[in-house]
Amino acid sequence: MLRIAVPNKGSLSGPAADMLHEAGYQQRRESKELRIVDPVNEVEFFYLRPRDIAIYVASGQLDIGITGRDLLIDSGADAEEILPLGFARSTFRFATKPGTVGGDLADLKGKTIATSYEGIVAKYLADHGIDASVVHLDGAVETAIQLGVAQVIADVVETGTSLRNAGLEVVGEPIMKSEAAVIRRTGAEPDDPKVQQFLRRLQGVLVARTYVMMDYDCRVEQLEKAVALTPGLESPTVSPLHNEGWVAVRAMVPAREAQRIMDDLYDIGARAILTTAIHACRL
Ligand SMILES: Nc1ncnc2c1ncn2[C@@H]1O[C@H](COP(=O)(O)OP(=O)(O)OP(=O)(O)O)[C@@H](O)[C@H]1O
Ligand SMILES: O=P(O)(O)OC[C@H]1O[C@H](OP(=O)(O)OP(=O)(O)O)[C@H](O)[C@@H]1O
Ligand SMILES: [Mg+2]
Repeated sequence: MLRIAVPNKGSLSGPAADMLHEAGYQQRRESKELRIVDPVNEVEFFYLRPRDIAIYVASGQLDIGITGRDLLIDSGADAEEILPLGFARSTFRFATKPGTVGGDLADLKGKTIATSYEGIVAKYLADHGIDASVVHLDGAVETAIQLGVAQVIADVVETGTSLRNAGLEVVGEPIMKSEAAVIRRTGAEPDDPKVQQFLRRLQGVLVARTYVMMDYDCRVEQLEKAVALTPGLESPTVSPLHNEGWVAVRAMVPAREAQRIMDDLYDIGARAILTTAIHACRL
């Protein structure tokens, strides 16, 4: 049975459970459940604190886990990312009150930096030869500056609303970009068929979320131009129509570009252009 760590709380837990559900896995019915077994798919899910997941996976007791890239790196655990999942996207940045430091990261020298991600910050400072002190706080670190606990913070930034509300501005370039990812122990058996099947299912969800199926009819003379607009993942399916001189074309296209592609196809004479959602797939 495959043993998988899933976030039990916070920004990662809802989207992770949704993705697993879409991939056909049973998920817990109520938030107090810490472990469930999905007997049909032969998977055991452990609902753990996102911050602890890399540590469990690195210990070898659990085969894989879903956590944030920033949490994985912060933990320093012996685990590696094997599939980025596209949700909980954020950047990790330094921020402070305007005027506290110049735009240069060297100005952090001698400052006190509050963060919940001590591992990332300490490594960054060491790598850049900056001598500063780090104060660990559990969360809501934006307030640390107002209350005088630190002059600088290092925290997760998504929309920037929390920083703006606290009257803070970012300093320097992002320390890192993060998103949710599947992780496994460094050096774990790379071809474990159960893990490979799990990854294929999640990849199927990612593709179903980002692509749509497009169908249209066009004249044979327009086919080459039309196919250039809809190359598909490998090659589009082209079928003859009963009316001579016309063909039907079917190809996957990126959902974000679907409307533009439909306009372009129409302009070159394609008609009966339809898009339909993909519910699941294996590529
Ligand atoms: N506002 C946000 N937007 C996108 N990702 C976020 C946001 N806040 C946290 N994350 C991501 O969520 C993960 C942290 O999850 P964690 O559950 O520890 O904290 P949280 O989501 O802030 O929840 P809480 O602080 O309520 O416990 C990290 O990977 C982080 O990058
Ligand atoms: O840029 P934004 O869109 O505002 O998002 C970033 C904020 O979201 C998270 O906070 P959360 O609400 O999880 O509280 P926390 O600080 O206690 O973790 C994170 O720690 C930032 O504070
Ligand atoms: Mg938080």
